[in-house]
Amino acid sequence: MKIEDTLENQFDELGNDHISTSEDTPLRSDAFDLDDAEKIERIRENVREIMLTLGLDLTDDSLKGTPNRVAKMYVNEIFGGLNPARKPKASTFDNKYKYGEMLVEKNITLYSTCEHHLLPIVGRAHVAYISNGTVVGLSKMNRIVDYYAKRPQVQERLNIQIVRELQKALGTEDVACVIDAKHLCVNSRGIRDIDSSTVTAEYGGKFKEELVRREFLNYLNLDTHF
Ligand SMILES: Nc1nc2c(ncn2[C@@H]2O[C@H](COP(=O)(O)OP(=O)(O)OP(=O)(O)O)[C@@H](O)[C@H]2O)c(=O)[nH]1
Ligand SMILES: [Zn+2]
Repeated sequence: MKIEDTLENQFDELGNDHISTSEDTPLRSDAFDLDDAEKIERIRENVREIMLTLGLDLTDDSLKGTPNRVAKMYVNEIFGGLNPARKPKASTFDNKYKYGEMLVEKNITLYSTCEHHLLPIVGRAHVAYISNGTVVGLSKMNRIVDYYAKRPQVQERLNIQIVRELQKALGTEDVACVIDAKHLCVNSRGIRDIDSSTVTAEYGGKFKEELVRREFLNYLNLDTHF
């Protein structure tokens, strides 16, 4: 049985065909059989097919490069985070200065792609941790957000993947992440609610305690503009 069939059956049983229950991005076991150049070539042909089906004239000067442009953008940019080879190295250091309070990296710019419509998700991630002896370079938090954002995503899973990765790098459960993001699939089509945004949160370890969580949330101004 093909792996897609197995996944589909699971979803059917749950009566939910578009929310995966796993915190891992649903990838097939042959996901990396093709290298990036082969993927670009194949996607280019598929995008070309979509455009032709829509009746577009691909000899037009402005359109003729689009299939290749989209294919390169998918593989190297907006879905680049599917490839574990692109995962950022989270350089960690000993906490020599014994800083024992919360560290918050807030207003991290987030661009992702909704996996249901392949439309952009645009927002901010706010990440916090309390060191238990290891500290991570500040920019690595932004890089980890960016890496997991560069996948087809649902916001809930993205939020969890960011926290799990930082917990691993820092060797502590005490990590939290809040994301506030606009989904263009809600804002620009469908219900077309331009003002709504989606807030998700994942609190690990000490962040499950009310006072710690409140301190973190007090540092944030969720009315950030994006
Ligand atoms: N939980 C969750 N849902 C999302 C996310 N991004 C998009 N969605 C929702 O996924 C759902 C897909 O539902 P469908 O009914 O299959 O799609 P649709 O017919 O295009 O639905 P409408 O958007 O209501 O027009 C929509 O309700 C989206 O708003 C996300 O990150 N998390
Ligand atoms: Zn969507």
